[in-house]
Amino acid sequence: MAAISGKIVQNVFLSQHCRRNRQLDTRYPRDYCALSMHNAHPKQGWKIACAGMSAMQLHTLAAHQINVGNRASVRCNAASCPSTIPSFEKVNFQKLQNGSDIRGVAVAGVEGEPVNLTEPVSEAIAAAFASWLSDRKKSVGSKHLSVSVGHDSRISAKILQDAVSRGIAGAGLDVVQYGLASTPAMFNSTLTEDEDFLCPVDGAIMITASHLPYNRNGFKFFTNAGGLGKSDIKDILERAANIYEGFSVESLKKSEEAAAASVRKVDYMAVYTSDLVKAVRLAAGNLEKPLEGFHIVVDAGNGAGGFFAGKVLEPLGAITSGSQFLEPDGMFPNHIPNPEDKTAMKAITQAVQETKADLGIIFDTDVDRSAAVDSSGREFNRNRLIALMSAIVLEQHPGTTIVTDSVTSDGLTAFIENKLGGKHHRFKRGYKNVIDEAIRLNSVGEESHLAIETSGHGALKENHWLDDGAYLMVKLLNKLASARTSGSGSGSKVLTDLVDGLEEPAVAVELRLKIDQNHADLKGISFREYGEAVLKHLENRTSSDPNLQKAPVNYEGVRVSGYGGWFLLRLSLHDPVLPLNIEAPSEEDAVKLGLAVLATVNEFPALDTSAVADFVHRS
Ligand SMILES: O=P(O)(O)OC[C@H]1O[C@H](O)[C@H](O)[C@@H](O)[C@@H]1O
Repeated sequence: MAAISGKIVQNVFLSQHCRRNRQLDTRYPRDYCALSMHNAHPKQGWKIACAGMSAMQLHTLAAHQINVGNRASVRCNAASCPSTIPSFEKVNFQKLQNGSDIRGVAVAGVEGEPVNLTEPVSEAIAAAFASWLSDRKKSVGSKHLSVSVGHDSRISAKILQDAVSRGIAGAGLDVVQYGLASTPAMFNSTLTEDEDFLCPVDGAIMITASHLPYNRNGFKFFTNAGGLGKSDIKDILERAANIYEGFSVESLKKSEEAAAASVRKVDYMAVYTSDLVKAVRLAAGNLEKPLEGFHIVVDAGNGAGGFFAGKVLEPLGAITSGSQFLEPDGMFPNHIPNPEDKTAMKAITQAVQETKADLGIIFDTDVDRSAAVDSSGREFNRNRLIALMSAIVLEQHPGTTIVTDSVTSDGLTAFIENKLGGKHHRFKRGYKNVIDEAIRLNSVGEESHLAIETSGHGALKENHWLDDGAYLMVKLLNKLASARTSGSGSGSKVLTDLVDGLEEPAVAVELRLKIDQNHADLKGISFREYGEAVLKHLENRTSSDPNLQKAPVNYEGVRVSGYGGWFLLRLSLHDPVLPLNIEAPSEEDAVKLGLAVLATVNEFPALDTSAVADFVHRS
């Protein structure tokens, strides 16, 4: 395709979005224009998302300017500016698959990360989802289908929202835009029965790249049966590639017109948040303000979760002063919105301690993950959050099976099985994997009510297996409220007491070993096959070491016990990486486990083993 200089497109982009945001966007603290100035700061080296824009987009942008009467001019100051309509750049759609999500680079400016989630690519993907959905719903009846579209706080959100809306409308489906939303709310919109809010919708798209850096973005898709799986995403990307091939100026113009005629906007987050409020009130015996007097601080990390303070906690009577980073800001200037991240957890812990709050709550960017902090500053994330949620769920459902990801600790198993009387089913990494496994267990007669990951993803049977960080926190709030009502406790100590007896290792680390995909040692095989070979070799090696015992039941990678602790080496779900988790009662024991792994992985030259080497030598 004829490349267009980023400079020209930048002119168009900036002129459009500075104007557009001034007119329409009141929800963001800074508009794109301000962001572009902000980000032009040399420290960040940020450039606007234009490098990936094709000349076709420039054409449509220019056309759009004429339509809306924008006076800003489109200057053609590059020798390569085409006079004819060019074709689109070739795109490898399958590369955008990230397990059961789609993820890509939407903003240019980061070295080595070219934009691959452009507007036309997004439009094609949305049209492909519409086609996939129409095929699925054919058997159900002839009702006109509708799709809800929401997004997190990323700087590319609005542009992609519009592209996605064009894709859906162009395919003949109705589009309902929610604006800033959470991922679980999007799924919920396929279940809500409320005509005033145009619900239930037949499908939902969340525009998010979760906790990834500001330049990324992506899509998650839902129907009332839950989130789409890997094979559905593969199917959608195949359809998208074909749709993209067939794009023409006329078809793009048509979809733009269809979107202009059919897009509707509703404040669905009002419905979702009032459902959360109702859930806490109900659990507290229909008390209007069951959290009256509790001081709870929220850290939304400038993602989409800021609503939780004003729209959930305050109506329930809680004081939320000292809450932080509630305003959406897609540059994430304070910390990464990720409850697994140490800096993020430090920030919420500090806020709890400084304000002497009863509880702290933190979310990831799109609110499908969460963690908490008690009044003493003790973190409820990773294994401790799972222990806490297990205690709450097992009180309601004695003996039930708790499904978790593969990197959970031995201490957690002992806690769930010996202290709580439940069953711990340690499965694979990946929120979709644990949820699907819990659903499968129920279908074969093994009762399970909770599927949860150390990452902070968690879903309950009572909540339609909806992967919802906010709902996990609602369960904690219910516990706080009911303990006070019953007189069994009046602060977050009631939560702290629930995890009493959970054994925690002195050392717990995750080291990530990269596979160099271009290394000659791969000899033409994929990084996955190479990773599998490493794992096989490690398994053989450890089986002949009398100090190490292979885990009797294991669903992912190589998990081995020894020296009072354990390690797990597995393939990352998405990246050319082998994550290594080690937990041990002392540094010395952790180093012994690290050395056992290092001896094997060092035999694979394409593997970057420096993280393990550093760990064993530093400790
Ligand atoms: O396999 P990894 O690279 O550690 O990534 C695993 C993680 O990937 C994504 O972030 C998923 O949303 C998580 O559910 C999963 O735990």
